[in-house]
Amino acid sequence: MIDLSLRLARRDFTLDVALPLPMQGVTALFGPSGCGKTTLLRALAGLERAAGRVALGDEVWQDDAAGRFVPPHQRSLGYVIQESALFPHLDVAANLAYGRRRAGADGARVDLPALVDLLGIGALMARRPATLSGGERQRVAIARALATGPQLLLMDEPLAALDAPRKAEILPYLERLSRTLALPVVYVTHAIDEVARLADHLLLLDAGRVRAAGPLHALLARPDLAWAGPDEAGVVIDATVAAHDEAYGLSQVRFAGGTLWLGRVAREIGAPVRVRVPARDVSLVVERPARTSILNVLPGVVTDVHAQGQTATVRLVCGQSAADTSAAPLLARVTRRSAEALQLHPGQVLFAQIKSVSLM
Ligand SMILES: Nc1ncnc2c1ncn2[C@@H]1O[C@H](COP(=O)(O)OP(=O)(O)OP(=O)(O)O)[C@@H](O)[C@H]1O
Repeated sequence: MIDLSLRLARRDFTLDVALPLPMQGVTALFGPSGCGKTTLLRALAGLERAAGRVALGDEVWQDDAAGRFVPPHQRSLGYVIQESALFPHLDVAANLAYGRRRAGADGARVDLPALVDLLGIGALMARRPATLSGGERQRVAIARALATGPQLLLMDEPLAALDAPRKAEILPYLERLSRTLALPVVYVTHAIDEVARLADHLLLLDAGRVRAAGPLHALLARPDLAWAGPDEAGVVIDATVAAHDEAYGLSQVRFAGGTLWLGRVAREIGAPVRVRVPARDVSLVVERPARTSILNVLPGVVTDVHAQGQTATVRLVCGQSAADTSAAPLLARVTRRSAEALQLHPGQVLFAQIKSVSLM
């Protein structure tokens, strides 16, 4: 457990956060601009002097009550920012070697060739940073941060400076990284697609305070958290590939709530996949539609209706039957008028028509 209790007051802003963060997986720090994400990350690293306590398991980095404050360079952490600085006069190999040397004994633990392989930078070893693309540079920066053998990896919008194609190129590496390495990652981002793809846990900040925190799936399925903007609400679902339909270029995936069709995915039957269902692409019907162009229609039971302004976000659980308790949640975004016309209420049985499902 990462034990965090930090308070920092600025003129118009106060960071006040106290909660445990998990020691495994990727925790995404999410929230509107200026809510304190970078400040929290820097305070965690000791780069910003907040009051309170920071402990990584048994290792106490800050404890004001005991007069303890470990300076940032003595904390075993990697820190990757938007445009990480590499040594321009050193090639990639020498940049990595520097990271490793800096770590001393910790660095000796690191399997550098495995790291190079994981980030796909083997072919870049003799290149100078100025000759690398933005995405390649970030991959090297991540490798260098990890070459120090850190116990915690902090990433502050590592993809924000990249255009969409570069971002798409680097995301699979980050995904592999988070699945392969056994170290906790705290990842600041504005982008819901990065959250949906990479995160295991979510910490939602609002004006310096924790608005919500918990496992990704549960938090994304909360209808009251319209935090990501109305178009960004939606759940992510862990599923496995169940079938391919080559003739129509489709794949079917199975999850706790049933099955879904989506565009052909290049994965074998049985492979685990994470898919995203945006709330705006889910509509609700009271009776099972007899003839519809929508491929995915799932029965579900309403658990929550959260109206705000002219829209309502509806949480429902889908299963093969209404009594199926292992069922998975979905969010649907409908107009408030429709919510009233259909008299949506908890316990109601209906059907979700899902217009789009995308592979993460
Ligand atoms: N060095 C600083 N001096 C004074 N105020 C600062 C400083 N850095 C940030 N702030 C203020 O502290 C608050 C939190 O800023 P912070 O950068 O942590 O937010 P953020 O959530 O990371 O924002 P963004 O998503 O825009 O990067 C903001 O009100 C910001 O204006």
